[in-house]
Amino acid sequence: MIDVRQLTKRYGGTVAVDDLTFSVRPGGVTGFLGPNGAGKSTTMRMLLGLAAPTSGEGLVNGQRYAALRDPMHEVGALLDANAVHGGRSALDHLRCLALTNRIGIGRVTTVLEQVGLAGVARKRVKGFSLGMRQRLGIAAALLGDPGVLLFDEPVNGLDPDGVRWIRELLRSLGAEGRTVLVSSHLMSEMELTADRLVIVGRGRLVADTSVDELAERYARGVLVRSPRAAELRDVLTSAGAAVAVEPDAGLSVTGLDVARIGDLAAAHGIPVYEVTPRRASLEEAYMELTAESVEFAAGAGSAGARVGAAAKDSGMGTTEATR
Ligand SMILES: Nc1ncnc2c1ncn2[C@@H]1O[C@H](COP(=O)(O)OP(=O)(O)OP(=O)(O)O)[C@@H](O)[C@H]1O
Repeated sequence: MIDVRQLTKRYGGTVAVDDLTFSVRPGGVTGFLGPNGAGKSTTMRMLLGLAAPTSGEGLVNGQRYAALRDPMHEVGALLDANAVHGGRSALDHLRCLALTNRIGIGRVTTVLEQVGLAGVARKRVKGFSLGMRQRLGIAAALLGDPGVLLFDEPVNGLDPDGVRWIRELLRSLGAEGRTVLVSSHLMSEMELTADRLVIVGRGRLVADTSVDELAERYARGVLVRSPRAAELRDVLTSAGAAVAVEPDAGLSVTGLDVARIGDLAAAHGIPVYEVTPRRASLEEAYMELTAESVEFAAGAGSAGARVGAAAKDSGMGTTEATR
């Protein structure tokens, strides 16, 4: 369980995290989503005792990180895959962590196998690709078999195989009942990985929701096709719907759900070839939700330009992913 309570972090004049409150429960994957500079890494660093909050607190299993008796047994994290001594082998790196954290040495072999590095365990890390380093960082996070896991942008820079591997691993860790928080600035990635979303913009909470609720909230009516479209349009309009005729003669219906549309068509003996609820893409929902912070930031100088550019990046990412 992760509890972030009224957490604030200032760096001089910059408010990196601004009165942020949310909880992450065990089971499933929670995406921690926001444009670059939104405060995700800073929040994670505070949860891990690597940065001191200006005010508020971040708790893991009800305690501040510094108060955890055996931190690696409670929380594992991947923040920076390159933060490993290049001269050491993967095996030595993990053994060293195990020895200094009261973790049975047998776990080293287990996690090396789990992340697919058993075959290169004795190779020096400086020869590792980014993907291999990410795997090693994940092995270190899993070493103490913790119930809480934090991953900061784990798919950044990975090839499609690596991205898929991490996605599946995160989902399986969540399915085992662990608390998994994974940050990203790409909704397209979180859409495939997370069940819940905590969305932040400029350090503030923008949304704390399930993926399904978000899709529901941004539903865009129902597409209906019928060979007697004009008749059906009149029926639906009389029942209180707003109906727009699309260029291909489909009806775009809002104000009635799929069941009611089907019932009305049946009651009037009108054949229907298609009734499809339309969801806005989650990327659209995300862009809408973060638009305020981006717009607000756009006039505010260099920080704003950064946030705006990040939002644009994430849109491009989705376009690629949905093609
Ligand atoms: N050590 C620091 N000193 C000064 N400013 C910092 C420091 N760490 C973060 N910041 C600032 O705090 C804000 C939030 O940064 P943070 O890295 O937490 O965002 P993020 O959402 O993780 O972004 P990204 O996706 O780029 O990693 C940014 O404006 C950043 O420049």
